[in-house]
Amino acid sequence: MKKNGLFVTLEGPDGAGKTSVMEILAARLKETGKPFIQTREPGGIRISEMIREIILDQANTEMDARTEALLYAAARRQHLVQKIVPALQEGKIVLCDRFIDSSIAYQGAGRGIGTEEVREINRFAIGSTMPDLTILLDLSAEEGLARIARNKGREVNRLDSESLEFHRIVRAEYETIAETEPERVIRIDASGTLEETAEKAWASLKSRLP
Ligand SMILES: Nc1ncnc2c1ncn2[C@@H]1O[C@H](COP(=O)(O)OP(=O)(O)O)[C@@H](O)[C@H]1O
Ligand SMILES: Cc1cn([C@H]2C[C@H](O)[C@@H](COP(=O)(O)OP(=O)(O)O)O2)c(=O)[nH]c1=O
Repeated sequence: MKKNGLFVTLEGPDGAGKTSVMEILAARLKETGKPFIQTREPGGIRISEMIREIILDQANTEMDARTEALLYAAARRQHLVQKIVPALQEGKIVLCDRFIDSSIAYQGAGRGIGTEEVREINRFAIGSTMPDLTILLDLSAEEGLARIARNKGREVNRLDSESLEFHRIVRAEYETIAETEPERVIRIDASGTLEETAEKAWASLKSRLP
């Protein structure tokens, strides 16, 4: 599939600051006048937002780990086909909060399904459309969960409620991904202020802009 745009994803543990950094990156991009869209996973479009409701609902305690992985992959497929690919074909920059690496880290490692198996089902879902740049906001599981706890207004979902150990495994897998794919994945220390983190994220995005 031919694409002209730039596909950028933000990754990292819960509470690392992805949503906050994304807003700052979007404001900076707006100043450049380059066309871009902002989106998120799971969700981004109607069908995928419906799947999101099912996955993250605190009431769905009986959900099997592979069912969860397949639902994330299904939501990703629809989002990709309906929103990401058309934007890339129009030459736009796509800023996406989470993508395939979240599934590798949370379902593959965190849930213990196995990273290769989760990669397989995601290959089926996304084909060859991998991000051009992934900004990994690196933060300890403890600090990420503490930030979420401090933010009382934020809804706590089924994955936020997982144990500290689960979130430690997720973070470690993100580190492995960053080490394995240094060209695509830029790791940023997210333990400083939001402004500091956003500045580093902007520097890596700016260097890749068309
Ligand atoms: N660098 C930072 N230092 C302290 N708190 C932060 C920082 N970045 C974000 N926050 C706060 O932490 C919480 C989680 O941030 P958010 O952007 O929603 O993270 P994510 O999307 O990665 O879960 C929010 O309350 C946000 O205001
Ligand atoms: C996209 C994706 C998200 N997730 C999880 C991570 C988050 O806990 C949750 C998404 O909820 P969200 O509210 O978007 O979390 P955050 O603000 O921390 O990004 O879904 C997976 O487990 N696998 C995936 O493939």
